[in-house]
Amino acid sequence: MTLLHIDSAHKRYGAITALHHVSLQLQAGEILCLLGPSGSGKTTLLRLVAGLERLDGGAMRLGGRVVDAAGGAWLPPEQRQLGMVFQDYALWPHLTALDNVALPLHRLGRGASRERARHMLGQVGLGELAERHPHALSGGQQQRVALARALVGKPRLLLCDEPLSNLDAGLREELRDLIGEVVREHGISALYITHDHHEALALADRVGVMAQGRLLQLSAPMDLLHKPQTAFVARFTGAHGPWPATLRAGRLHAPWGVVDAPPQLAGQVDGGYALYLRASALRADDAENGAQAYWPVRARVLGRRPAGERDEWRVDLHGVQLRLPATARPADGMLDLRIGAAQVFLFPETSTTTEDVAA
Ligand SMILES: Nc1ncnc2c1ncn2[C@@H]1O[C@H](COP(=O)(O)OP(=O)(O)OP(=O)(O)O)[C@@H](O)[C@H]1O
Repeated sequence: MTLLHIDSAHKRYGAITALHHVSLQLQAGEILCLLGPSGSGKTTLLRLVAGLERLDGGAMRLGGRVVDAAGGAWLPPEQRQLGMVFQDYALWPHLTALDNVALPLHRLGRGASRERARHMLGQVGLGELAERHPHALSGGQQQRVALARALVGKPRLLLCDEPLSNLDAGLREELRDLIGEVVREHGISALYITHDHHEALALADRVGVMAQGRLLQLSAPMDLLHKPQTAFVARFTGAHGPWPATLRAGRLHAPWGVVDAPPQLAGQVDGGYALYLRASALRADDAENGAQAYWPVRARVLGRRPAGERDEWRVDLHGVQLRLPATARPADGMLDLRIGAAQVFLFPETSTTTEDVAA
């Protein structure tokens, strides 16, 4: 069942077009992440769904009801049954955690609202700290209070605007998982904005990649990783490149050699392309590669850098720098690797950055 139906949403701020006819549908119970660089229009789309802005073109329906149609119907935010979590927590400083969470339920009366709020705080792991004021809570704890407050009124849709970006790395993962668990447990849908592809891929049922006010691709996380439709999407979700490549008569020519064109390139016409790959397509030379076609390559080691539990090599592979887990040992400053041909992507030669966005 479709909960949110966005049909050709268009939004301008003076001369700037923040959203170019974006359409998407969010299913009931689904977590949909909008991923994109700064200025790509993510917040604008969220604010439109929230009712904090109005459409200049297109329409939005929530639960089958039109909530915004350019120049027509409009439902104010408080009637949309939404919960919201922002980057800056937005808690009332003079209220305890419990009273912050109970506030949206004031109509139930003090006893009932506080009882529900206490239960919700327990669900986000803050039962013990209910009587504390925000200034006596850490950033992560404050965001848990904000999450409890957003969910306590049983919204049909939770809107999250980069809720983790003020938190440390470890805490981000912990809270990301908590948000996923609590949202799914309550059967709520969520529209979640981030510019961190790891966060989006870990949390979402589907991820929409945005750039320059356009929705470039909306896919399940695995499809986004393995079937990026544009070079921009590949790069923004962590692929490396571009390397020049040519397809000719069933053979793929890359800077490091020639192989039979792998199956995922079937149907692509002969010509010049930009080649991209993920670090997972690169294996140390002695690693098991199965039966797939591969290229042996040599990468020049530029340095080693600490990366949490495991160090990484910084390497140059035919003019592109990338980082690899420091498992293999270099010899004479070179790492012997294999590139799995089944895992490379080809895009039209010109689409190296965001030029493909406007296509
Ligand atoms: N109130 C406003 N007035 C004028 N321009 C705006 C306004 N809000 C957003 N914009 C512009 O609209 C475009 C999209 O902005 P938006 O905040 O939606 O992007 P974003 O992807 O959420 O970026 P970020 O990740 O930095 O928050 C940008 O060019 C921005 O400068």
